[in-house]
Order: sequence, then structure tokens, then C-alpha cells
Amino acid sequence: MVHGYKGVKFQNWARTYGCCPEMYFQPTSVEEVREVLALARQQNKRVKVVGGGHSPSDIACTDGFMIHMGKMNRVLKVDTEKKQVTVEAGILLADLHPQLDKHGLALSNLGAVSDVTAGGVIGSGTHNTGIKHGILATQVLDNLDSHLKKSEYFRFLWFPHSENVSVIYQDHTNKPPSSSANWFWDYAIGFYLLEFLLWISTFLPGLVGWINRFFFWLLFNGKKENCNLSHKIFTYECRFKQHVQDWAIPREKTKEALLELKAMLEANPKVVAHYPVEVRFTRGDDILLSPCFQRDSCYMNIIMYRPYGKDVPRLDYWLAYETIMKKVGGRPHWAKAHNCTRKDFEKMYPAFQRFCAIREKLDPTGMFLNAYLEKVFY
Ligand SMILES: Cc1cc2nc3c(=O)[nH]c(=O)nc-3n(C[C@H](O)[C@H](O)[C@H](O)COP(=O)(O)OP(=O)(O)OC[C@H]3O[C@@H](n4cnc5c(N)ncnc54)[C@H](O)[C@@H]3O)c2cc1C
Ligand SMILES: O=C1O[C@H]([C@@H](O)CO)C(O)=C1O
Repeated sequence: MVHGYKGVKFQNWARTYGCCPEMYFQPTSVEEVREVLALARQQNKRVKVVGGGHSPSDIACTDGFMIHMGKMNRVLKVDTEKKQVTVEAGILLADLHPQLDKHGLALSNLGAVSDVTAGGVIGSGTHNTGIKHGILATQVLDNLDSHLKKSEYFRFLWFPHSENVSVIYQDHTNKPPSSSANWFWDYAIGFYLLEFLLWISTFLPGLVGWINRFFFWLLFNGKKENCNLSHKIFTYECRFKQHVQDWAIPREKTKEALLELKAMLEANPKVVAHYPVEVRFTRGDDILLSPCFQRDSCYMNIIMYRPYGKDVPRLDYWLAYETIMKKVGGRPHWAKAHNCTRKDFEKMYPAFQRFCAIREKLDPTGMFLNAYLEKVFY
């Protein structure tokens, strides 16, 4: 019988959400997962799986049984002909990349970090950018269309409280690896000085606009080129602990939404917003609860850092952003904190009722629910 632990305290990566599961299990096989589920049924306990614990919300939290998939992380099969691999759901993408490299394979798209698991990125609809690419579960502005045509993995960063935008094109290349990485600029300035100045700004919020403009000028105002293996290009330094929201809106609403967010900040000078607003694009899909269900989408990711773990006021920004996102028909990222309830999701997802029927058939007693999912489904 797989061993269960009491007294484990779970915290997500950003240390913004946590829980104390009644029992914590680390199964090493499907058989052991079955044993945990049988025990949960017998004791009428709820079960929640956790992968890399990176979700910036309480989606992986539970007071019932927590199953951590870290020990089910093997590559089971590699088919180089079909360019397909079979892995256990608990494998970290960071561990998968080198195993794919060995076979000349790579994931066709990737979120910003790889310390996430295969099960986790599929479980929350993780995405990156590339209008021809779907969310990982499927594999602005003026001239937006020309940018989207010009680069397979186009995204841009808007610096709130400014007119500044940093444009990023990522495409296949045969050029040899090269890098513009520089510890001084990327870390001393782009991480440590930024964290210190953002901490100062928690006492002087008016500084945030200046910080955004100063760091754009210092770090984002010139052309940089990096060539490397895809997983080293897709992922990037996400710096220190943070709150994020990331809604998918119809692609054609990108300009309208961004200009409304900008106008809201200009009309409310007391509302400060850390940089960047990260704008990415994904192909529509047919996955019933994918935020990109049946429409090419734009993900607009807003962030508020927690310098030295200090929470900064973000409610006004968060609520104004959600109002704009709902107005343009947006759908929140499942992994990230939002205030939506079943009523909202029934409007957002044409197939929501259909999904609920399937979920209720597969989990009639609600064993796989938690506080987060109760808000979604009840
Ligand atoms: C620094 C940082 C950068 C990020 N960058 C991006 C990005 O660029 N794009 C993006 O879309 N998201 C991004 N995210 C969000 C992240 O991709 C998602 O939160 C993803 O779900 C994290 O995977 P995980 O393995 O940590 O999952 P967890 O947070 O552990 O779990 C997420 C959900 O998946 C379920 N789950 C996990 N494993 C399994 C399994 N084996 N079987 C069934 N269900 C499972 C959990 O129950 C939970 O509901 C980022 C997060 C952080 C902290
Ligand atoms: O959750 C996320 O974090 C990063 C970025 O916000 C910087 O951390 C990203 O691209 C996400 O989707």
C-alpha cells in the first residue's frame, strides 16, 4: 500500500496559495494511484492531484487527499517516426526537454517556464504564443496581422504607464546558438535592482510608472538576438514571486482591450501596474473548456510582483482588468486566480453544460472537486 503523510503543508510557486491536505501521497505507479482513490472512496475523502505546483491560484489546493505526481515522471515510449512520446503525467517539462533533444525532438510550443508537469500544463490549458499554435493541450495593436504573419511565435510586452512596447519574434533558424544573455543586465539590473525598486515603490506607488519607463529604456530599447534550442528560447526568466491574471479574448479584440486597459490606468492614477502586460496569441481549438474554444485568441497576461514576498495592492487593477476582459468576451486562464463563477462560465463556454454532464458522470460524488472547482461547477 502506498504510504500517506499527514502534516504536509503545500504552497504554490508564488507562495500566494497553500493548503494542508489531510493526507499527502506520492504514488509511483498507476496501481498505487488506484489504491489512494480506493482509500478516498472508502473514507469519503476528496482528492486533488498536484504536479509542479506552479498554478497562481488555489486550483491544486485541497483539505482532502493530495496526490503529488512527482514520482510518476518517466518517459515511457519515443516514436521518432511519428514524433510522439508517451510520458507519465508527473514529468517536469524541464526533465523532458533533454530526453527529447537526444532524439532530435522538441515540444512545438511551451509556456514561460519548464518546472511544470505534462499533466499540469494540460490540466490548466497552459499556452505560449503563435497564432498557428494551440494551447499546450493542443500542441496589438496596429499592424497586428502583419506581426502575426511575420513570425510564427509572435508576442509583445506593453509597459503600463507608458507608450512603450517590446516586440518579440521567435522563429525556426539554422543559425548556430548565440546569446545576448548578460548577468549584469539580466540579473543585477533586470532582477535584483528591479526587485529593490519595486519594494521602494510599495511605499511610493507613484514610482511604478517611472520604473516601467526606466527599465524599458534600460533593457528593452534595443534589438537583441538569441539562437538556441527551442525550449531555451520559449522559456524565460520570470523573476520573483508574483500575482498574475491571464484571460484569453477573441484575437480581433486585442487592440480594443489593450487601449481600454491603458485608458483605465490614465483615468485612475492611483492604480499602478507593474510591467509587463504580456500579449500572446493562440489558435482556436475544439477542447470544450479550453479558453481558446472555437476562436483564435489573444492572451493578455497582467502581473503584480511581490518584491521580497511583500504583497502589493492590486485589487483595483485586477477588478478593472476583469471588467474589460468580460466586456470583450474573455475567458480566464484556468490556472490563474479569477473571480468567475458558474454563471459566468455558462455565458463564456458554449459547451459548458455538456462538460458538466460529462464531469458529473465521471465523478458523481464530487471526489475530485476542491474549493476552486466548486466555484466553477456549482
Ligand atoms: C513563473 C510561471 C510562469 C508561467 N508561465 C506560463 C505561461 O507562459 N503560459 C501559461 O499558460 N501558463 C503559465 N504558467 C502557469 C502554469 O503553466 C500552470 O499553472 C500549469 O498548470 C502549472 O503546471 P504544474 O505541473 O505546476 O501544475 P499544478 O499547479 O501542480 O496543477 C495545475 C492543475 O493541473 C492538475 N494536475 C496536475 N497534474 C495532474 C495530473 N497528473 N493529472 C491530472 N491533473 C493534474 C492539478 O490538479 C491542478 O488542477 C506559469 C506559472 C508560473 C508560476
Ligand atoms: O503565469 C505566468 O508567469 C509568466 C510571466 O507573467 C512572468 O512571470 C507567464 O508568461 C505566465 O503565463
